[in-house]
Amino acid sequence: MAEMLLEARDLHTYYGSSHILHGVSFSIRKGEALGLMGRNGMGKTTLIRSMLGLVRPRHGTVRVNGDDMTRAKPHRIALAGVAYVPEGRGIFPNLSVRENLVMAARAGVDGRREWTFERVMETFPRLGERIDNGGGQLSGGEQQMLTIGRALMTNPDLLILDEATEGLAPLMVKEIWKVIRTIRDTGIATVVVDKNHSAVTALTNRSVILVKGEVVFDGPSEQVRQEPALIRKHLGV
Ligand SMILES: Nc1ncnc2c1ncn2[C@@H]1O[C@H](COP(=O)(O)OP(=O)(O)OP(=O)(O)O)[C@@H](O)[C@H]1O
Repeated sequence: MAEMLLEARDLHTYYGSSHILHGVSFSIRKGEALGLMGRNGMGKTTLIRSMLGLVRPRHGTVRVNGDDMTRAKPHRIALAGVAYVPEGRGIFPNLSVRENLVMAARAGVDGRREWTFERVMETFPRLGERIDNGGGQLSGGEQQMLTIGRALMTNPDLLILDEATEGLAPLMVKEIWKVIRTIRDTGIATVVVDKNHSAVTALTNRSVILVKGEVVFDGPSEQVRQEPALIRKHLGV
């Protein structure tokens, strides 16, 4: 049996009376790299938030490593090995880069400690140069690196990145993609949400496309690359 890390079935999520997710099922296996795509407002962030306990789906189930987490609090899901890099980042601006990283450190679910402070420093030499600066003094790109570094310090099995390159300078965007590739290659399963479809499909094995809160495609990223009509129809502006 393939090892399912995260599995959501038939999620229906509302904000007030707005019905946002209309029966979304989503799964990711150990070590898989998955692109989650869709135009603005199609429900990508809502799907992620529904799976991480940040918003409660009205219907449906969420399992992490086979355990029912449908009503679990976000910290329980994090402790089960799921790290989240939200849109807009999440660092402590008043703490130094070092403090931001060290306070996030913990062993993975099976006791793994592959991602140490030293390894994060090797992966993000730029953060090393700013180690004693306050988080709030960093550029947008450096803050994004720090957010990803913090997520790695928890030694996750799954890393979810929501618009990690949004609003960053081109050089920084390139660096972030490089880092995501490195992370993928270490075997951490990754879910990547990004508007750059060719970068997403080049990096991932599987793609899921959402349109108006429904999954309209779930298949090989290779297929999305080879069928521009798919992109035009579901992702074109
Ligand atoms: N807190 C909220 N309250 C009410 N409506 C919301 C809230 N957050 C999102 N929405 C609405 O839910 C729908 C889905 O939003 P969501 O952020 O999940 O989309 P998305 O696919 O992630 O898009 P984007 O790329 O713009 O972030 C949108 O119509 C949005 O306006």
